[in-house]
Amino acid sequence: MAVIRRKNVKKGLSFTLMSVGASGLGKSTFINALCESAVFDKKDYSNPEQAAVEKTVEITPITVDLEEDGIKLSLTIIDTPGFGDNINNERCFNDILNYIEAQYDYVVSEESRIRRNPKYQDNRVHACIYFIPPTGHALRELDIEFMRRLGSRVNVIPVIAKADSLSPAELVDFKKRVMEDIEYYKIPIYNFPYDDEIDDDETIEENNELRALLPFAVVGSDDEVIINGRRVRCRQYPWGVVEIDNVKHCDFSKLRYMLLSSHLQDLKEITHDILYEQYRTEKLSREGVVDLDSDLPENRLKEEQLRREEERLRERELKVRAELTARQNELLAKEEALKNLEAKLSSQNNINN
Ligand SMILES: Nc1nc2c(ncn2[C@@H]2O[C@H](COP(=O)(O)OP(=O)(O)OP(=O)(O)O)[C@@H](O)[C@H]2O)c(=O)[nH]1
Repeated sequence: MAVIRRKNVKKGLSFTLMSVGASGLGKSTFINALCESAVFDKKDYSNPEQAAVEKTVEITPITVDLEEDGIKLSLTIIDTPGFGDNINNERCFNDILNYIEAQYDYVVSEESRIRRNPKYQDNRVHACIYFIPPTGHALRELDIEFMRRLGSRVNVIPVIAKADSLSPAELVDFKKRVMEDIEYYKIPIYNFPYDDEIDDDETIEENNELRALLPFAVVGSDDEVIINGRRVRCRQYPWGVVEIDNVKHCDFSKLRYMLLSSHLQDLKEITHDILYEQYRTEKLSREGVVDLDSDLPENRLKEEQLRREEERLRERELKVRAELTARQNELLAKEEALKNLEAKLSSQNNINN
């Protein structure tokens, strides 16, 4: 994970976040809590007809200026239409994917221009919060399909929506089952990657801690109350209050911090270095463009040969090490047997004398 670079601090940072999930799961409420302001108006669900009309129906980017730890951040939020009400969600899914790919297309075409457009703006989506309904069972087919297809284009961060609907024990079980499904169906999510050899211990520990929280359990609210003189965003129930920033109540504050501060740069780098590069390669090869440097068949062959040679050497090393250990153990056993024999002989000599 990269630390926010100094040179970017003065200029301020930009980050683009998308929220995806079924209708009514609290996506707009989550965004309002993330930005600590009413980015999206509170919808009126009291009238069923009105509720149907007021749903988010199109992909709408909104930019909000924030300040995190003294650093200016221009956060673009992309709220997507809630799905799940439709019998066929294919169109809604294609709209979301087309939006993500259109931003990549724009960068591909800008990179190939001789004269750069001074007004060029990079609108690539750096992270996508995927809202999982709090069913308490396992992932639904729809969630598996959506996350799997989105994951090859964007950093997908799965969250359990409306986590206050589950008891602590149910939440632990549900998180476990969701992660089992993610692993089983090989869903490519952002799982806080690190490199043992490059990253320091602190980064590795932090990433492991965040990985253990996946999928993040979030609670959202537009309401604030004063608790012990502090203004707190929370959900109030007859039996108590769920504070959305309280780590004992949900993972919202940890998710917010990683998104807007600690992992912001890493998410941007993965978007540019891996996801965009992959898209660009696929697009250019579809269009019949050949990369003269790295994509030549003989280069790929050499790389493959080197990889196999390395693997062969690694296997050989492991084998030699295993043989050495076995011989050492044999030697130790023989020494032990010799010692026992000597002890026996000397005690027999003592008796004879
Ligand atoms: N219990 C509970 N309710 C929530 C939570 N977050 C939001 N809600 C409520 O759920 C309802 C829907 O929230 P929205 O934020 O409008 O949901 P949405 O996903 O943006 O909905 P669409 O625009 O239809 O896609 C509102 O009444 C919210 O107050 C939560 O964490 N827990």
